[in-house]
Amino acid sequence: MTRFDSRKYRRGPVMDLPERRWPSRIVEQAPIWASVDLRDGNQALLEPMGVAQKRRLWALLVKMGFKEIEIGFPAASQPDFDFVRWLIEEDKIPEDVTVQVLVQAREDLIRRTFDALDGAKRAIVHLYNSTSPIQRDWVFRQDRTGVTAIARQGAEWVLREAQRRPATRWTFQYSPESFTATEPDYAVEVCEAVLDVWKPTQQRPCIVNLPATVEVASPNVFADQVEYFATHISRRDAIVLSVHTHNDRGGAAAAAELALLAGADRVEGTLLGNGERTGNLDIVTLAMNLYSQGIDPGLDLSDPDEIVRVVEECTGTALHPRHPWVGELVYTAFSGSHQDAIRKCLMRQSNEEPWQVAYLPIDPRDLGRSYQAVIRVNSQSGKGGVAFVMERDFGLTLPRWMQVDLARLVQAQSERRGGEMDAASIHRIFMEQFVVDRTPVRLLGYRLDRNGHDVIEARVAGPDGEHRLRGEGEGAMAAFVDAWSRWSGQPVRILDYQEHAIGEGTDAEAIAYVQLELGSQRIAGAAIDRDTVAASLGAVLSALNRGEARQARAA
Ligand SMILES: CC(=O)SCCNC(=O)CCNC(=O)[C@H](O)C(C)(C)COP(=O)(O)OP(=O)(O)OC[C@H]1O[C@@H](n2cnc3c(N)ncnc32)[C@H](O)[C@@H]1OP(=O)(O)O
Ligand SMILES: CC(C)C(=O)C(=O)O
Ligand SMILES: [Mg+2]
Repeated sequence: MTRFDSRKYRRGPVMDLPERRWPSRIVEQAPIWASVDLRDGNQALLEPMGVAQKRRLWALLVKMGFKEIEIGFPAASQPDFDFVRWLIEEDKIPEDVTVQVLVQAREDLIRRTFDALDGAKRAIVHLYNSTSPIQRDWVFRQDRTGVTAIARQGAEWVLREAQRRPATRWTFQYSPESFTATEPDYAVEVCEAVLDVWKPTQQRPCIVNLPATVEVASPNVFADQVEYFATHISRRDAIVLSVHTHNDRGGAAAAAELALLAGADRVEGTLLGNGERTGNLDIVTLAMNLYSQGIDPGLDLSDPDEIVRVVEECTGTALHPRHPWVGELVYTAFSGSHQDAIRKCLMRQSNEEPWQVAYLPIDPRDLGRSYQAVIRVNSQSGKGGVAFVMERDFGLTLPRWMQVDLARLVQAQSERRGGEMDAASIHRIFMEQFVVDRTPVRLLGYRLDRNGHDVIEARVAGPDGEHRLRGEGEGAMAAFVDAWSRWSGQPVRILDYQEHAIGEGTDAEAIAYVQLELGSQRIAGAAIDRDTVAASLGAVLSALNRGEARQARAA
């Protein structure tokens, strides 16, 4: 075998489940969410959280609406133990929140875990031991019967300690760790042994949590494993079926989603997916997946920037800008065709209708993002993006032909500079190229006689001094173009003209855009003025000046 050689590996588990039902189901409601940030997330950190960071993350989780929160492995470390004591002694656990703690099936650890929970009103004690063949053979050096005995014994210790503290409302949870690599019939068998000890009822259910401790197959296989379990475990109505996925193959969210179809009621995960190796299921992703399908996730995700900030600070891990739903760039389009489609869809999207905008699966404003970030312009962008920026940031609705001209100029500059063109730079190009009243010819004033047929007398300043022009036509612009043609001896034709107010109110300025045919060339210009006629004449003059300049360059 060479160094990079796939023959070193074997296929992961496959399931033969011809009666599977999950593929034809749909998710209709949010699961019970359980955060394991303060335990699984914490145990993955180079530097585990201190009490101050745990308090900060705890406050965020409560604020977001989590009702079940795994707060640590109190028998494993003093900070974990102290954090549990702080929550209980300082009465920090809201009435509708239940804390959860993890422990191995070891008597001393279980005793210490219950010591940590002393005085709690409610708590979930989460017992686990690994069950896969590798772990049975190499970690525990036990066969199936031996590992079942470890689990049963652990369950008995948990029950005994709980019975010693009847004032607390206990919920028991069991995880056959490495479930995805465990034979499905044995996973059922070991859980049955634990449930035989705990004797859950519909009124007092236990949680059975099926972990993809390591993700070893595609999400459909996990769904099969969960459906197999759900349909083979006895007392199904006395258990809350939970899943806990990891992201080794990048499928944690997909696996959890399919597991919901397969019968899971509850999902464990972390905010933004912090966790062992490639991380745990990202609850934000899964919850937003539901939200985007019109399902209330039951968690407050309306301020993702706060979630990102707190998680980054507590875990010391920066979020990727393309992280699903909440990354900095996930609602930003740079490419021309995307920008064009977004702009067109946003123009017709109303608040009353379901959201339907190409390339934007949700309205970014739901997450506190503005449309500011939606379209950003670089050399990959086209006229749609440029037009969007001009409209959004400067209230200028450019006609299509002017979008084309401006986009070409913006792209050329972006290619020269490399990188993004911000809104101010785009606006500067527009003003410099199309609007600024520049030499050689400027409009000094005009007089318009509008008795049916328009007659204009205009004063213009050229390089060789002041000139008086006279012309006539239907409308001020036509009259001015006529005056110019007579004066310069060059035929000019108006191809298109548009104008609109910039902003609102009586003192709002107007912008006029015009496209002219000057000899064999088409040339655009624009002008801004409080007076709409002056704006339109200015736009014509601006176009003419551009045309002259272009002709001079060509000569
Ligand atoms: C998939 C998961 O996330 S599981 C959670 C994992 N999280 C953690 O481990 C974080 C906290 N853990 C710790 O700090 C430590 O492991 C402690 C303090 C709990 C225990 O430390 P130590 O006693 O030094 O033991 P260590 O973890 O090395 O123990 C391994 C022993 O426990 C046994 N063991 C491991 N897991 C379990 C379990 N769930 N139930 C029963 N026995 C177990 C192993 O077989 C091994 O036994 P051996 O000593 O007879 O070979
Ligand atoms: C303890 C268990 C649930 C776990 O974290 C895992 O298997 O990944
Ligand atoms: Mg885990």
